[in-house]
Amino acid sequence: MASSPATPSFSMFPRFLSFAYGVLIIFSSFCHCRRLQDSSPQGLTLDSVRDFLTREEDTIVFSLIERAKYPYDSPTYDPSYLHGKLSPVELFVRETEAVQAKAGRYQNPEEIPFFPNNLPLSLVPPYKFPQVLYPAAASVNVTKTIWNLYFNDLLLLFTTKGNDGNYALTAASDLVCLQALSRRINYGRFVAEAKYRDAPQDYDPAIRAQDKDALMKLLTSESQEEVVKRRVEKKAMVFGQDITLGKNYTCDSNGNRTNYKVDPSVLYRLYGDWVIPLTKLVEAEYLLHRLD
Ligand SMILES: O=C(O)C(=O)C[C@]1(C(=O)O)C=C[C@@H](O)C=C1
Repeated sequence: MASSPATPSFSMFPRFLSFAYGVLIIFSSFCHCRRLQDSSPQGLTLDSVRDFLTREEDTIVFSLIERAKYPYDSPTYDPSYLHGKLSPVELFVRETEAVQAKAGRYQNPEEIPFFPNNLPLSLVPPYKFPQVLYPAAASVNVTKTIWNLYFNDLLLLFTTKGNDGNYALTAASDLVCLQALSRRINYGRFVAEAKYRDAPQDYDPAIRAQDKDALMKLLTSESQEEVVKRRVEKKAMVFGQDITLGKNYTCDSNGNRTNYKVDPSVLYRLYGDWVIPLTKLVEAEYLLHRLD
C-alpha cells in the first residue's frame, strides 16, 4: 500500500532532530575550543601572572604557619626509622602523589610531582587546561632543588627543636609547604612565557646566543622584588599574629608585636634568598628553550 505524503516527512522527523542535535553539539564544542584558544594568549599577561604569584604568597605563608605548629620531629626525616631506604616523609610524599595522580592533579600544567617516575595514570576524564607553555620548554622545573633546600635549610629556620611524635602530621604539613613552594617557583615558566610574548624581540638575541646571564638581566625587576619581599613579610605579620580580644600580646620597644607564629623575617629571607632567585632561574631556563 502506498503511503500517504504525510508519512515519510513524519518518519524523517527523528532523523532531522538527531541531525540538528549533532550540529548543535559540534557548534558548541567549536565555540568552547575557540574560547579556550582565545582566552589563553590574552589571559597570560604580566599582570595576571603577578596576581597568581601574589595569591600563592598566602598559601605559602599559611602552609609554613601550619607546619610551625609541630616541632622539628627528626624521625620524620630519618630513613632508619622505617628500617628501609625511605624516610617517613619521602614515603608519605610518594604515596600521596600516587593518589593525587590518580585524581588528576598532574593534568594541570601548573602542578609538577616531586617523584614523577612510575606515577599511576589519572582515573578522571581529561580536562582541557589551556596549553599556554611552549612545548619544548614546558618541562623545565627545579623540584629537586626545592626538595633539598626545604629539608636542608628552610625547615630548621622556622620550626622549634623537639619531638612530639606527630610524624604523619609533620610529613603532611611538609608536603603542603613543598607543593606551595614548587607551584610558585615553577610558575616561573608562565611568567617567562608572558614576558616573552610581550617583547620577543628583546629576548630573541639572548636566546639565540644561549646567554643565560643576559636573560637574567632582562628578566629582573629589582623594584618588583622588593615589593614582593616586603609584602610577604607583612603577610607573615598579619596572618601569623595571635588574635585576642584584649591587648595581651607582647611588643618590642617600638610597639611592634613580636609573638608571630612564623618569624616574618624568615619569609623575607626565604623569598630574597631562594624563592625569587629560583623563580628567575626557572624563567631563564625556560627561555633558553623558547626557540627550540
Ligand atoms: O614579577 C616579575 O616580573 C617576575 O619575574 C617574578 C619575580 C618574582 O619571583 O617575584 C622574579 C623576577 C623579577 O625580578 C621580579 C619578580
